[in-house]
Amino acid sequence: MPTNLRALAAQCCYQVVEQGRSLSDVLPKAQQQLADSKDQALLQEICFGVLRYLAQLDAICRQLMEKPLIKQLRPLQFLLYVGIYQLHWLRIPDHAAISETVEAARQLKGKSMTRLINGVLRTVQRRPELFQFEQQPDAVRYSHPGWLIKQLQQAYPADFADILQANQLKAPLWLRVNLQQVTVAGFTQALTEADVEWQQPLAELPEAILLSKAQDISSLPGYQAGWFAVQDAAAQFAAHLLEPADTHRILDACCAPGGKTCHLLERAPGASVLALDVDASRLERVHANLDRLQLQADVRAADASEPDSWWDGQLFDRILLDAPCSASGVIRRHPDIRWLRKASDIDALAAIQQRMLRQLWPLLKPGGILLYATCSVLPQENSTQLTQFLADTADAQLLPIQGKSQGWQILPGQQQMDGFFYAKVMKQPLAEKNL
Ligand SMILES: C[S@@+](CC[C@H](N)C(=O)[O-])C[C@H]1O[C@@H](n2cnc3c(N)ncnc32)[C@H](O)[C@@H]1O
Repeated sequence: MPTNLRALAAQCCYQVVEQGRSLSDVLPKAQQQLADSKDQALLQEICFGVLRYLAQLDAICRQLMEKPLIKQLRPLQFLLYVGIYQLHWLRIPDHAAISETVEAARQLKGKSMTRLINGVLRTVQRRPELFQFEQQPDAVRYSHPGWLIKQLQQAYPADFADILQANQLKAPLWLRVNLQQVTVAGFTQALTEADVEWQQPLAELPEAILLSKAQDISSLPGYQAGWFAVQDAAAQFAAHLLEPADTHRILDACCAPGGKTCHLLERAPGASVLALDVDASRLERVHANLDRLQLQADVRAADASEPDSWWDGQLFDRILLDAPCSASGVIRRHPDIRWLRKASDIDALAAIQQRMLRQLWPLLKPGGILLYATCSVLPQENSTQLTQFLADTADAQLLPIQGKSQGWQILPGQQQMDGFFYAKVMKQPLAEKNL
């Protein structure tokens, strides 16, 4: 791997787009090669930016080059995107952006391409009109794949452009106060004393604190003592909607990295929580979060859709099914998602989600609540799932959330939150069922 920051950025983006690897997999490895934390942050900023504006960067290159670079030189194509992104979107002096990018080409074994790269970047510098995208096809204008734009347009004819634009913005930093360790007033006072600007914008989520600026969270007051966790406000609704109590036996069927497991325990520390995830490697983070926040759960690697392999036969009062999904509601946090997902993935995910709902339903006590959650904005993963499930599950009753009777869809950017979907389903109590 190269050690030049621009070369690393080009490699990371190339690995995401051309090799289908997740940015959260490749970026930390690349960051480890940079000693300075400012460089690590800049690398992230460039990778996020290139993946956000990929279709626009590509459209510019198409105008300036006769044809894209051949397969062996593809990382250099991404280096061009890195260079153009810096020139237009970052406050790095043009001469530095260009010379660093040309130097990066040498590291990527593209010495013969340095003239071309230099030429393209200097042309971009002189032609600001290249960044006018309003008249371009939607896939370029919004920098999302066509299939996703089409699905969003069908689902949200009036709002789809707002959703696509919200996906292009940087996500804010939300914290969740751990009420087992500190009060909201105590934590926010400590933030103020540390000169950290904060807001508490959602009356229904008093422990959700929005910071005005991105921060190194490990340097915030009370990090080691477990006073808070990072969690988007949309995700913080889960532990409220599920109404956990100390007496409850709760199943968190897809728990990793443990954000909602911890929040459930913060709200009901006496509850007995079984937290499953099929990916054993992701459970390390669940344990780490529970330890830091000083909480306890029974954490196990298991396939939630196959209860025969892990269930002890005792019914649960509450089930959280935070299902694997397209993550189309959190594109602003993970700009690579739009390029990694394919239209065909949605059918496969929907089948898994439906199977999980049906397999877990018998494990719920009569009178108990199952909360179905996804960080998706696609109806196929959300309202359609519920409609199918309710159609042939006689003892399932959908409870309204925030006045919505068909599940609650939060759109990205709404009240500064991620896109999320919740449906709260109650199993009819036995007495009513027998009437
Ligand atoms: C949306 S994430 C869960 C986020 C988590 N609830 C939180 O708040 O931190 C979905 C999780 O489902 C897990 N998963 C996927 N298929 C599963 C299955 N069949 N059984 C259990 N977990 C599964 C994935 O490994 C992933 O960690």
